[in-house]
Amino acid sequence: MGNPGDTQMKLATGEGGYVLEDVPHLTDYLPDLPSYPNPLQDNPAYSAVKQYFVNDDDTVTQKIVVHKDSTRGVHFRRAGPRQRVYFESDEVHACIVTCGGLCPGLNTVIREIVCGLCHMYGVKKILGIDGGYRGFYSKNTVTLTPKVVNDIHKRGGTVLGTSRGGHDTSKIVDSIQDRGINQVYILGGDGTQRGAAVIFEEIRRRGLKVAVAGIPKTIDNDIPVIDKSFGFDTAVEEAQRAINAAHVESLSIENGVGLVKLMGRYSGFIAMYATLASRDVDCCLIPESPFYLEGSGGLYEYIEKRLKENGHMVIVIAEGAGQDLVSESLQSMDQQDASGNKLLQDVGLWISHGIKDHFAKKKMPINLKYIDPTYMIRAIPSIASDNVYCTLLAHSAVHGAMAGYTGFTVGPVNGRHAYIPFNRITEKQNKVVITDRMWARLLSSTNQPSFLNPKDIAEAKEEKQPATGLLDGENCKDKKSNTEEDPCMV
Ligand SMILES: Nc1ncnc2c1ncn2[C@@H]1O[C@H](COP(=O)(O)OP(=O)(O)OP(=O)(O)O)[C@@H](O)[C@H]1O
Ligand SMILES: O=P(O)(O)OC[C@H]1O[C@](O)(CO)[C@@H](O)[C@@H]1O
Ligand SMILES: [Mg+2]
Repeated sequence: MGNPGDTQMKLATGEGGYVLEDVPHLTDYLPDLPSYPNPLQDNPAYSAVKQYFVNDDDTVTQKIVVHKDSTRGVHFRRAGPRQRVYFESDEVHACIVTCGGLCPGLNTVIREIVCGLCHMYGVKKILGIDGGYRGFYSKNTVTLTPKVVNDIHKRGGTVLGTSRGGHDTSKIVDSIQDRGINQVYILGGDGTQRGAAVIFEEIRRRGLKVAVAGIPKTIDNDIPVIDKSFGFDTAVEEAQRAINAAHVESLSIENGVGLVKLMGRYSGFIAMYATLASRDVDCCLIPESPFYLEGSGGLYEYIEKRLKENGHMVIVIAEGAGQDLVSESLQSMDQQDASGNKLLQDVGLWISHGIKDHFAKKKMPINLKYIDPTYMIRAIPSIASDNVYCTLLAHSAVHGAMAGYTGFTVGPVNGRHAYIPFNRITEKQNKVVITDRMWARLLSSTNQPSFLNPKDIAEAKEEKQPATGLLDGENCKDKKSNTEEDPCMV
């Protein structure tokens, strides 16, 4: 598998420390490509829009909290329709592929790429690749038209199917070339975007007129730079149903403990936001915040205290929380899925047994109900706000590809859609920063212990990480160096 981090960045600088981290354009390696007027200018729905076309020089700033003496900093190219396009409508042969885990909204993005291409640009030839990247060389394709995709946004999952593992870059590009595809829309998480980056590199190496556009997907909301990933709000909303059930169950029995496990392999955003939204949760455990079970200040002591005070409690645990404790106690071997992602032990079951055993030994009867809605929060159709967001993502990708941009991913940066180089979203991973105000808000809403001693707090502050628009502080963890950037606090 490739290493897109090696790709050379396309940088431009300006006055006052202005930096544009630009995305490639087909004309970078095909300088004689002809351009055409954008057909949108004759489209009755769009022709009335004032200043519909984006100025080619428009850029979006990464940092919006500034000081008097701040430099202008990093910018990305603004997404949107351009005056001139580099494809004629009847020349376009597009394909769409979905990879990695499911996420609410995948079908909406597929639908809106198809409808956007067709209704805005008059494109007729669009293929769906079946079953993720490996579908390029081992499976059939489906023809996508507005009629075929008309209702798919009302369904969960992806009508195209998805997979993990299996990325043979040259076979994929051979397939693209053999089928005469010239626009490739790739929906998926960090692994998928790494794959997209190497596909783009191979296409550029072969000098093909093929635009590669990535649409970032992750239910965990751990993709950096962009404000938020699609489907996240839907997942948090659906998680409320599980938390409500846990609350009702725990309320109805003596010493009731409701335990809910939510997704979040390395980042606890779903658990944190679901907890903050619910207000019925007494303890939220996430991968970023280490905890311990026994002794003073530990989880068991807190559970006992809450039960004595209230007679019931609700705990939310992210799947990646406490993995060190689970591995230690089960002495398990590291296992990986087909894409090389670490396979986690079921922390929910493990901690349920731990809590039950602890209170049985103490002869304090408790009633624990464990709810695991893991796949229920991601296998559902997206809510209305995510549907609108998915539409904008799809349209931004279509406008970018039609305008000849390539090797880019798309997403909102401080509320404005931008074209972002692949390596900017694959080199880091967003994490909840436990020294930020959002986590403090959570601690103050649940009243749970922080499980940290002063030494841990000092270390956590040292590790403080950079921001996205979603949270108060900067929260992207640079996997390589943990480098700190300026925090921006509400
Ligand atoms: N380093 C890599 N280089 C090239 N291709 C990759 C790389 N990592 C993953 N891929 C490809 O991307 C696909 C999806 O990757 P993965 O299973 O890690 O899911 P993901 O896109 O990260 O989504 P999720 O949010 O579910 O983790 C894989 O099937 C594989 O083909
Ligand atoms: O069971 P699957 O389909 O591999 O997906 C599970 C993983 O996908 C994610 O949703 C996204 O990476 C994780 O939170 C979770 O661990
Ligand atoms: Mg991933």
